Amino acid sequence: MISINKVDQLYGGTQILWGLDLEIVPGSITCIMGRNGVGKTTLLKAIMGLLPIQSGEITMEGETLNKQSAEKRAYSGIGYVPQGRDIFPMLTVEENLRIGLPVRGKRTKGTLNDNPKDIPDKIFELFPVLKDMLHRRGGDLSGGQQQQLAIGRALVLEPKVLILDEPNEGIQPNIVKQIGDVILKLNEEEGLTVILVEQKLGFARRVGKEFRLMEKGRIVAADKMENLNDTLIKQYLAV
Ligand SMILES: Nc1ncnc2c1ncn2[C@@H]1O[C@H](COP(=O)(O)OP(=O)(O)OP(=O)(O)O)[C@@H](O)[C@H]1O
Repeated sequence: MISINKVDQLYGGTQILWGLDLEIVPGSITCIMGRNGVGKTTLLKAIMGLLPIQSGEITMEGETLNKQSAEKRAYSGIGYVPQGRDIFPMLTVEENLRIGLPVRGKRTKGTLNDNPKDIPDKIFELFPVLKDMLHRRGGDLSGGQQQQLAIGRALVLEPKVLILDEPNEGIQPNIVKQIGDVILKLNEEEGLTVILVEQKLGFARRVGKEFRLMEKGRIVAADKMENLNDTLIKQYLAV
């Protein structure tokens, strides 16, 4: 599905990712974990094309993404929910959701049952609060509601892969639970592949099927989530 081969990335003169290799299993939920500053967000941005890489290759379904813009990667079926949500605060919930529709129309070429010009009903079934708040400005929503909006906006594209960067940061527990339920539902019912940067161990264990641990810009451990043991936690996650 997504393969990352020997990727190096630098900010100015400082190297952040070091020959990073990562294989994302199709239909899995992979948690990328590691202490602050190990390069998790940088890795996601490199996959999305929001940061240039120095060397190496990123492929999706065998096709190289290296030269593709972030927009083109969205067309290829990668949905991205950045850290800090990044919704448009002055636009309404509906306008925020509509932003993805032109991409959706082009991507799906009329293969969907519903009109590609409409926001899919599925978004409101997953996040009913977005229907209730449709005409409110994004900036007036609570942090948790904004996160649901950011996920809804990424799902409008009907992505094959959904990438989420710490979706639960600063969010109240009942919404964290709902977000986890949505991720599991999309994965189990539609086979959506999910890549998740997650610091909260409990959430990672509940939702993740695979883990990849990072340290100093490299993947240092990779296994099924049930094998994330205390030794690994102590070595790579405990602060
Ligand atoms: N725009 C930037 N310019 C220069 N250095 C940066 C920039 N963004 C991040 N860095 C540095 O790159 C390193 C990796 O940052 P990154 O945000 O990828 O880590 P992270 O594992 O996601 O951390 P966190 O859990 O704190 O979000 C850090 O040392 C950070 O200071």
